[in-house]
Amino acid sequence: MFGRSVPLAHSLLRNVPAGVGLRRWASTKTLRETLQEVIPAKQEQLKKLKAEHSQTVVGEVKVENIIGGMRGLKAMLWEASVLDPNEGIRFHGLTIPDCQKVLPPAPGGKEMTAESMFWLLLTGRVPSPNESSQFSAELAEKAELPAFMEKFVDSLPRTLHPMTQLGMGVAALNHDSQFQAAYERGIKKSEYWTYMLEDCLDLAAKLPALAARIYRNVYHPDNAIAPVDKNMDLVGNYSNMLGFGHNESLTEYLRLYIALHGDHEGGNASAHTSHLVGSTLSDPYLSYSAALFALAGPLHGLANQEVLRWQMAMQKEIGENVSHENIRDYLWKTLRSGQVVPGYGHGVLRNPDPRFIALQEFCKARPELQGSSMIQLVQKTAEVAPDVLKEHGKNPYPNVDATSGMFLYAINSISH
Ligand SMILES: CC(=O)SCCNC(=O)CCNC(=O)[C@H](O)C(C)(C)COP(=O)(O)OP(=O)(O)OC[C@H]1O[C@@H](n2cnc3c(N)ncnc32)[C@H](O)[C@@H]1OP(=O)(O)O
Ligand SMILES: O=C([O-])CC(=O)C(=O)O
Repeated sequence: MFGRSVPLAHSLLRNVPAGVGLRRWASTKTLRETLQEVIPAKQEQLKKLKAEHSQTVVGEVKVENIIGGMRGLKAMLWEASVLDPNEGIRFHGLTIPDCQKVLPPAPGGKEMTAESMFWLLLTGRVPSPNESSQFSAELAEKAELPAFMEKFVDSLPRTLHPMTQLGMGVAALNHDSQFQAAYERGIKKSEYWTYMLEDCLDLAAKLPALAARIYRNVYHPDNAIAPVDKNMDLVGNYSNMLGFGHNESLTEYLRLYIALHGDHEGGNASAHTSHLVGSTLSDPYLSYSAALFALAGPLHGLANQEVLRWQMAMQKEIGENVSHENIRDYLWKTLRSGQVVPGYGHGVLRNPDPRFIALQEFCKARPELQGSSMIQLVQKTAEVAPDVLKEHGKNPYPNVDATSGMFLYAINSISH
């Protein structure tokens, strides 16, 4: 993991973005129009920060920071989210429960949509339900993959890890990068962001079709993929294209899952990578693809697959009726063999991850999921692991990956 970021503009200028936490019910602006309002003020804020504070010292560098790959240093500017070691993530000042209250859900749903979180992260403002649904409609218009992409994805071997396929697919989408084309034509620096934004929107719009196609090719190669429904939100379409139709539990879970993974401050490996690559003016497809490859490591995003493998191996060894004592023994066996316990510990967090808590609460509120032996195993493991890890001298708390992938596994078993 890398150094962490600091919301410098907030802490030094004490300027909280206007409108955070307020849902302006009547507003009907597009995302572009909202950003056109927000960006000039941000540019001014940055100018002021440079002019007034360029020489301000924000910390000291110790040898442990250097050995730790910048860990613990306040070393980058980040606006959209702040990660407090004890409290966890806030998105423009809002906790996950705050976001669940104020960010608009999809029609008929309760969970915030991925689109409304995306809007909040980009603008610092809570979209109105109207803005959010207009935004969903705009993304649905751009959601189809170009024909060359379908051919390309279908040509990849089923045995290639889906995450590798996703990174390759995202990078290949840069074939149609508006930023790259505009840069070659020659544009002013002040116009970069408009083309970058178009690429970001196009990428976000196409991710469901791309990820669903990879999933289909790897796991259900004989199934047809549902076409994009222009009246659905991003995740509604994703769930449908994955082959789960309108499975309410899965769709709502994925809405929450994707929204609460929207940002985790700037120092984690994937966010840091995308910004590093983007700083060379590589277009958003290339930057995001690089981020995916950072995320693909077992200490980062792949940990949720590792959790699944580890919990399944535990169940295979111990059987279905697992006691707390059995889990304790299995944890010690893992630790004594020199391996990490996947889903536990974190580069920054020193308390249970609020994303873990939100996903667990989602499961607990759904009786149909409580029958799953895998979901029960995750819950029981979380009751035992912290004490064992503490005794072993490790950071003992569950992170989001301790539960996120297990639910997907459980719902897949229930639905198929
Ligand atoms: C979305 C996400 O990416 S969340 C993270 C997902 N990753 C995992 O769940 C994998 C398991 N966890 C880990 O490996 C670690 O906790 C990490 C990679 C997340 C953070 O690691 P660090 O920043 O080194 O954390 P920390 O400073 O608390 O670690 C101190 C020591 O405890 C070890 N440790 C931390 N967590 C664990 C764990 N779950 N099991 C065993 N050992 C652990 C570290 O490897 C490190 O060992 P070292 O001193 O020999 O290098
Ligand atoms: O923040 C981190 O170091 C890792 C993480 O939880 C994430 O990126 O979601």
